[in-house]
Amino acid sequence: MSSAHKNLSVFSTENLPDISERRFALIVAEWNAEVTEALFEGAYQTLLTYGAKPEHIIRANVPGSYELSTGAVWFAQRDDIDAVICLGCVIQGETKHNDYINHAVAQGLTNVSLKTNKPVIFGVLTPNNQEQALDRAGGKHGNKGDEAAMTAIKMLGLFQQIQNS
Ligand SMILES: Nc1c(NC[C@H](O)[C@H](O)[C@H](O)CO)[nH]c(=O)[nH]c1=O
Ligand SMILES: CC(=O)[C@@H](O)COP(=O)(O)O
Repeated sequence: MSSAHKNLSVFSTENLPDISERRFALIVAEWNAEVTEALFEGAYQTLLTYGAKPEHIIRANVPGSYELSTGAVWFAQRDDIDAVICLGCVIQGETKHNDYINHAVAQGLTNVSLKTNKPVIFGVLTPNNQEQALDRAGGKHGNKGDEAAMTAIKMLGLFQQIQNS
């Protein structure tokens, strides 16, 4: 289902875990900063809205989305980080460069999550143009940052549920 038919900022909030003592790393790609800053604001505010403490949220920048995987593993292997949320925007250019970045980041973040046994969230927009990006960074289709933060919260809840079962 495309974002045009499922708003990125609309999700169920039932049975969420207590995240008041959970610690989050928010890694933000500097490319397309107008978009990634909006993603960060969405993710940050969503974490606060659902119970995270500001002092438990660390933000770090990386040059581009390709570097998100490296930044993610540096944080995810820390004992004082429970989840990593990676935010970027890779806009289609004239060449296939965006395809290589997108596939590398998607696979890289999956690998980091499996290696560290922690939620590592793919909050990366892969639009065809700037308009599609802005539509998903607080525009008509919601905010991918909201979705990424809520995904991290729900994955922490699932992990806790499994550990306690
Ligand atoms: N074109 C975009 C990039 N390109 C930069 C790469 O992510 C990377 O930093 C570079 O190839 C050096 O390793 N990054 C984005 O996040 N968004 C783009 O649209
Ligand atoms: C995703 C990119 O790196 C892209 O913006 C680069 O543009 P181009 O493919 O025109 O070189």
